[in-house]
Amino acid sequence: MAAQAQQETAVDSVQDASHDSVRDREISVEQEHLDRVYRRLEEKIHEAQFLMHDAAKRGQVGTPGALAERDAQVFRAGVHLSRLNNEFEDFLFGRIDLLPGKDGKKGPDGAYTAVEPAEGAVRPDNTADIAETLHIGRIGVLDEDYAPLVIDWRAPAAAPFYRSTPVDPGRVVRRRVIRSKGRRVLGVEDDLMRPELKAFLHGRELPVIGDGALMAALGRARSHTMRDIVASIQAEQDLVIRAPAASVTYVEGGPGTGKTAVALHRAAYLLYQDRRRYAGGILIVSPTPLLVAYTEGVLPSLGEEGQVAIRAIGSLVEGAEATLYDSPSTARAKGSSRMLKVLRKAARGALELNDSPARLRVVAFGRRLELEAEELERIRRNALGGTAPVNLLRPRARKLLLDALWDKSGATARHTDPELAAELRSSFDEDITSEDDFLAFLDAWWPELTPRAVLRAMADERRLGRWARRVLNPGEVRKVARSLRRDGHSVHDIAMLDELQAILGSPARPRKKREIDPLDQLTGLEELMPVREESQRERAERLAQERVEYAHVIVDEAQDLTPMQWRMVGRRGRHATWTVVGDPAQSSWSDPEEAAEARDEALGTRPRRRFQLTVNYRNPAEIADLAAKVLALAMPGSPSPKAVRSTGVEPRFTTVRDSLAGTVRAAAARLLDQVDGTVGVVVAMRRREEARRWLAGLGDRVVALGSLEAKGLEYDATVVVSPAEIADESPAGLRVLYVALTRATQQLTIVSGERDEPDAHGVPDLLRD
Ligand SMILES: Nc1ncnc2c1ncn2[C@@H]1O[C@H](COP(=O)(O)OP(=O)(O)OP(=O)(O)O)[C@@H](O)[C@H]1O
Repeated sequence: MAAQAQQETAVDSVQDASHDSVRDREISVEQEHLDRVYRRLEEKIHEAQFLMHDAAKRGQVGTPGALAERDAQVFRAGVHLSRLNNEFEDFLFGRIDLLPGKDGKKGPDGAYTAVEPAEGAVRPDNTADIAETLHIGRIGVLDEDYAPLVIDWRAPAAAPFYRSTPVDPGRVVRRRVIRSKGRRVLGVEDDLMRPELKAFLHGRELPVIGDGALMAALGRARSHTMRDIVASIQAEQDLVIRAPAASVTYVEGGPGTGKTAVALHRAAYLLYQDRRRYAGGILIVSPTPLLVAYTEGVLPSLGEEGQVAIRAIGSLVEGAEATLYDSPSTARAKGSSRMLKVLRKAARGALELNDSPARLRVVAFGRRLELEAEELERIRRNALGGTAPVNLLRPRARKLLLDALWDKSGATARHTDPELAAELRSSFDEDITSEDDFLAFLDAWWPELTPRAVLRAMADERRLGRWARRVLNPGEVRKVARSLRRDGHSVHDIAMLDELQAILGSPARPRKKREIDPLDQLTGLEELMPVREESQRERAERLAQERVEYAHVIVDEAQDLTPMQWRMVGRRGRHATWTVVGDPAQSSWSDPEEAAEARDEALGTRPRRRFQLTVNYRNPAEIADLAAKVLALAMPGSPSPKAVRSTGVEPRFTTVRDSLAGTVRAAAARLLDQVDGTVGVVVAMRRREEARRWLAGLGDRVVALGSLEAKGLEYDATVVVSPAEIADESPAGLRVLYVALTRATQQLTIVSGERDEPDAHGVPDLLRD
């Protein structure tokens, strides 16, 4: 028996050794290719440097077309250079081995265009020859004969790398993911798209290494920043990423289906596909600054910097930043479309608040003229008629004042000749408007209002009560007014500020210069320097400040936008195409129907293309199954996405022993021991400060989060503290709990609190069948 075991071990190790040598050989094959790519890039860089020198020597000689072409070459070579100098971890990451194509034609990037294999590509004995091998990378590189050495992942020829599946393989026989760092290939992982086939490349059977790239990527430890998924985008995701940008692309999918990842890759794809069109900028709206920080490295890793502004919903208004939270009931009042009516009233009402003089006294044509309070009131009401922006009505109000004074002056009757009368009137107006007293009166009586001033005015409960009569109930008025007395703003205040800006309007001021697309202004490699020196964040900041509207708007976690927030985001994309990604089951907004109405208004009548993502790449089945129980309570009948892997590790249930703090700390410490990456501790919003203290000293792999802050984030392991407390915190509490339960990629511990009713195994009532 022992001898047989020994023999088997020996056979295994021989197989392992031979497997290892195949692996090594395959790695060296890819290494050779990568070396060739780098040699070619170095040549291009030398060429670029030569071109630059030459161009400088010759000055502006040549036809405009030739000069433009030279500049474009220099620019592209420079882009390659600066990207390569950035040392992408895996510049070259993929390869596909293809059967001959049906039509045998090559596309503009040198790759065959046909998706389907040619007749007879597979012989009756299920053998075939590989006709073509394509390497896929973050940017495209051609050899000296213009044959592709690397194809840009966004090029049409790269699509089969993502689209091919064993069910619908097209021409792809083997898909390989290549792992490299700098100039060294570290490993390869293969997926066979046609496992039934014996395929030959240069007369040798195609070897297959590893268990597939997706599983390798999913199993990796998580850090505090998101990674791109460019090497393992799945077919259903690729359809969304490459969907034509006409009108609205609408994507729904459960937790972990890759919505955020897909949205970010789509931004990179759109820029690649039509850079000029998107020179108008792409705005990505994210629910929290935490999610912005988590995702903002993805686009630079895909070779895209600038042009894309990733902003939290609380940072969309220049000069204001959301730092405070509102209670669920206050948030409901502030975010609802009812608030629009209140703001319209407040903007007009705020005009009366200044200490404007009760009467206007001026001297014109040597006579004293006066308008009394009542007349002034009537004029103001008159001027405010309609819905035009309040700040833009000042000239109208001024004109009405002058009309009233003119009537009082009795000068109307003096001249019947219309020309003379007009002349007289104009000198009358001039007389008055040059008077300092009149100007001072106008400033006090019709000041230029700022959104902040109106919001401050709304902090007075009695006043707000007047403006919100029959719109908000007295309880809501009290809460909203009280919340506006705090120092700072909440996300809901930011949307109110933006709405007020639209209601008030800005009097015309000189415009800032438009953003310039570097491709429009090529003069040589020097042009790249300013582009490169500005970081993604700085550029995004600048774009956000300069831009009011964008060419494409991507809304992440769209289910969470309130009606007022939809209005704010809608104003930034009035002429844009849109990508909207979300999951109704994760909505923390109490009235999803009202929000859907506002969303439809923001998106207008543009046609929509809908996509559904169905596979959960984040949670193992053990965690997804537990979360599905809450989904069934939160949204009965709603399908939960299918988990793509299972770890065999069931969620753990713990009840409080000595103290909640001690129990949570112990659970977090235990998980820190068990996983290599991050641990998130999710608590009800009101506990987030104390939870930070519970974890003090455990290191920076662990973070405490309020339930609403956990949106979109993920950790290797999570501790969810008191499901009932999270669920009871707001009308959308069960959906918020569903979000909390779906953040972990490996392990989940549930700690029951006072409000939970755990059974003998510690499973709280909300998580039982
Ligand atoms: N094709 C893929 N290859 C590798 N990893 C993937 C793939 N698709 C998604 N993932 C990973 O799955 C995780 C979840 O992705 P993402 O955060 O985009 O999902 P989501 O749908 O936005 O989730 P949620 O709705 O919970 O915020 C991420 O770690 C992402 O990198």
